[in-house]
Amino acid sequence: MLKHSDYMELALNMAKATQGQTSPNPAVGAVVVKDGDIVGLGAHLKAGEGHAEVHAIRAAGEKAEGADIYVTLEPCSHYGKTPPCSQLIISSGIKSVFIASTDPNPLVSGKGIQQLRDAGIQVHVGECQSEALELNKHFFHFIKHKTPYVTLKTAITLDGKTAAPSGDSKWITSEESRLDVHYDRHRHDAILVGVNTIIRDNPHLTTRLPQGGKNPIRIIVDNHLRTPLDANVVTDNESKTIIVTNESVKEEDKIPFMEAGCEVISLSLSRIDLHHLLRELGSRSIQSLYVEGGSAVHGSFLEERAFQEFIMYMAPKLIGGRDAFTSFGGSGVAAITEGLEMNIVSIESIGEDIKIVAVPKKH
Ligand SMILES: Nc1c(/N=C/[C@H](O)[C@H](O)[C@H](O)COP(=O)(O)O)[nH]c(=O)[nH]c1=O
Repeated sequence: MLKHSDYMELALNMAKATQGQTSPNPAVGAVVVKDGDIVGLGAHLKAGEGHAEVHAIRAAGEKAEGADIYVTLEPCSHYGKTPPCSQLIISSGIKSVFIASTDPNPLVSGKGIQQLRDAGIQVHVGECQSEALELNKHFFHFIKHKTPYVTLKTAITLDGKTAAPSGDSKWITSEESRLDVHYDRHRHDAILVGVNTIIRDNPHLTTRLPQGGKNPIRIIVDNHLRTPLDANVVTDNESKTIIVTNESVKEEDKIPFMEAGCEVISLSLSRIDLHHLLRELGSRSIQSLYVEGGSAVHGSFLEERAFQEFIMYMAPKLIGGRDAFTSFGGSGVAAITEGLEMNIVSIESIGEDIKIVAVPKKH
């Protein structure tokens, strides 16, 4: 017989394993327990397919009668692509439900719980809640703001440079760190870089993990359409590429990119308005955006305070260079007191590097 938290951890681990493949739905796991035995397991595997509870209760069969179910997100109560899970739980004879996090959608939040309680089922909310909220932070943010959760990522040397003055940056961080980056590419719906990164690095911006992984949609911020036509992101057909320009770009100049399969959107007259861009991406159900720089782009996201998380990989190298690139460009603040206060939420070592994750302080 395990503790309640052990069963919820198991459900959370199944949900963690599906991160990146369920968007635009959240990652959800469910475990059915009867008299101390695990009799059913399930996770939501793909948008439009069965929810975690459906898989777990189907696996339990008759044993669901009088059992407990542990689920990482409040069971749905509305008829979506599948019948509501709250009804399925009621008809299966389950006697108590443990829920880690309630549904963030104000239209449905609490309704599933109420239906279960009205049917005489015991409902316990909050088991491993913080882990469940962290797991679906992209989804929760998107439901609330209708714009993507933005993660800025940089890779720097011990003396704070992202590239040598020559522009060379291969490689600053270790294989292990760069592999870690690809897990995050898989978990984000879209990836964004500025055109200078395209010109300098000619990246693919694809997810290259040993076991595969989902390629994010590639967003290139390129005011004056300077992306080379032979760039990998234009020619490799590995993933959708959207080039964001300002409205001064002539329509005929967009045609070769559109013929190559790219989408070119013009969002504003001068510098790209990031909040406008994020609303545009949100309208395309892009729930999470991974921004790999460069410094001008990071500088804009910082100035606009338009991000939720900052990941820094620091490598044990010193390269010097007054003119070497750093993580954040832009005009910067005049006084330190105007700087953005952050909370460091984790520090870990990866290979020979360290990885620091920080989030803006909530005031
Ligand atoms: N130079 C480094 C990075 N450089 C990141 C660049 O912005 C660009 O994404 C790279 O060229 C990756 O290309 P591709 O998309 O994998 O083909 N990022 C890192 O994490 N470490 C480094 O050392």
